[in-house]
Amino acid sequence: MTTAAAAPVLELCDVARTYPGAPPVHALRPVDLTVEAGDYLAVVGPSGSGKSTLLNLLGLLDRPTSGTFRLSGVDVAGLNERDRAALRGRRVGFVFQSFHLLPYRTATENVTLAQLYVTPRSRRRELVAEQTLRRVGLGHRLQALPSTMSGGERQRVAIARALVNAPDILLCDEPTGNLDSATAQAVMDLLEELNQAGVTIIVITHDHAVASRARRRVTILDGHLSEPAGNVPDSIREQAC
Ligand SMILES: Nc1ncnc2c1ncn2[C@@H]1O[C@H](COP(=O)(O)OP(=O)(O)OP(=O)(O)O)[C@@H](O)[C@H]1O
Repeated sequence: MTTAAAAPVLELCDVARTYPGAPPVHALRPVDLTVEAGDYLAVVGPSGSGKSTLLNLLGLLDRPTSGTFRLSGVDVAGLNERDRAALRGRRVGFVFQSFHLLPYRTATENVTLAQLYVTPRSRRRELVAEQTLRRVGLGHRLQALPSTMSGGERQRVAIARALVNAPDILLCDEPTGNLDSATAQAVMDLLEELNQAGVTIIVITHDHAVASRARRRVTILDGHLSEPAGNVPDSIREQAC
């Protein structure tokens, strides 16, 4: 999918999220973050540090309390729920720790269902689903049900489902959390390969081994996001928020 001319994929300027209550919870302190096309970024932090809060904002599942968030050049604050859902469906692919596959649907059907609102012709949907499953190494399991697949295969189906609409960004939430270490390595290899082919990836994790595979790493602690200065690409450092 093409993005607005050379706009970063994600731009957060002073974005914060506070949950109301007595006292309120400052889950995400004002943060600036720019992610460009082709980046591979890990957000690493312990339990309760604000990772899910950030993920929900990045994936348009929640709204910031303050600040500006642009996805592919679009300021999302002005969008209604329907437009946000449409933007999310086309621009963001989600990969979760527990796969979230439909158990009574084949691998191909699980991927096809993600295309319903994006690709109108059903034959086309199936072809693209199969092509995407081959891309993640599952050409031999197209008709398999999730219950007959290994954890690593299930996560590959989930990755294919996330990729099938050619999103601008792949948002991965603890993608190896349910996998043994060898399978986790293989899934991380796949993410790396996809990134080398141009897919923009954000991985949110508490696991430093997973984070170490990314080219850029930011740390989140008590809602504060920080990135070593030398880690930020020059092109991003030059852009003022
Ligand atoms: N809906 C909510 N209302 C109030 N407080 C919340 C809400 N959701 C999260 N929090 C609080 O915000 C802070 C950050 O939570 P968040 O779920 O983002 O952390 P996390 O890093 O994803 O944790 P984990 O790794 O355990 O999932 C925590 O103090 C949490 O208790």
